[in-house]
Amino acid sequence: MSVLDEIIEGVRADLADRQRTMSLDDLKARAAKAPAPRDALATLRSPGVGVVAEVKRSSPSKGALAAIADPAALARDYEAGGAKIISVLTERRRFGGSLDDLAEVRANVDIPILRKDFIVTSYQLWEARAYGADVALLIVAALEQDALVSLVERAESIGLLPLVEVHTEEEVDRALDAGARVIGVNARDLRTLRVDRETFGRIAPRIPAGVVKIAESGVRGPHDLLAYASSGADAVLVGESLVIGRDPRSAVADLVAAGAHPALRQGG
Ligand SMILES: O=P(O)(O)OC[C@@H](O)[C@@H](O)c1c[nH]c2ccccc12
Repeated sequence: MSVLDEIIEGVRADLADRQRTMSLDDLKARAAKAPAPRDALATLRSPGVGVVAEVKRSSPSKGALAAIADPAALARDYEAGGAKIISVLTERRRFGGSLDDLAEVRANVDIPILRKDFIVTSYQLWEARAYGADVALLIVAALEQDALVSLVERAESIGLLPLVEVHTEEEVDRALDAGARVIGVNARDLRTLRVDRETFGRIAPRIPAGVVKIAESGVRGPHDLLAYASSGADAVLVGESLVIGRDPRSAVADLVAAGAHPALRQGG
């Protein structure tokens, strides 16, 4: 069993518990009362190589990363540093996250929020919207193609922008086939947890212009952002290096400054 399979098994067990506590109808009622979605696609297309900054307590590869007593305060620091989007890991067992983190972050910043989790059913998309997410991660490696296609459609229909995550060229084709407008290339192989920063440069050429490209994982600082940007990244998704550092606001600001260099892409 791969790490990814193990994670998903745990995700399904937690999901079953939540489904016993809140019916789909109740969840939909909560989603109907949630504030309207923020336009994450326009944000991603705005000038400069964007920074998606992640609230991440733990990871399967490293265990505990940071205590993060106040996720909303961290998110405000990210926003003040110039992040375009905040990613909130909501998976509990391996990443230490929760939907409460998502709601708290959403209530305390003005930029779009990504629900980062292992989404396998539409119930989780309704949760994402009910707790204030504007973007939802869909991991191609975690889904059969039929499920991917229907989750992309469902996300769009309830006002969530799907961020479709890939790790191989074949997965890029599947993401495009499912209608993805935003594709994240994860440098980390979720089956082995190994990071290979060459992954983005290798497979990004397969993603057509017009589709937003996000380079995920392994960004240690401005140098890595510039390398991803020179291979065509429109944004980078950064977790660990921000949460383990002393000053997340200036760490984000340094990345944003690198991403604003006039030699790089300027929106569109
Ligand atoms: O902490 P890093 O190396 O900066 O990576 C952030 C993000 O890319 C990573 O958390 C991630 C990317 N795709 C995922 C899917 C599920 C859980 C986590 C992830």
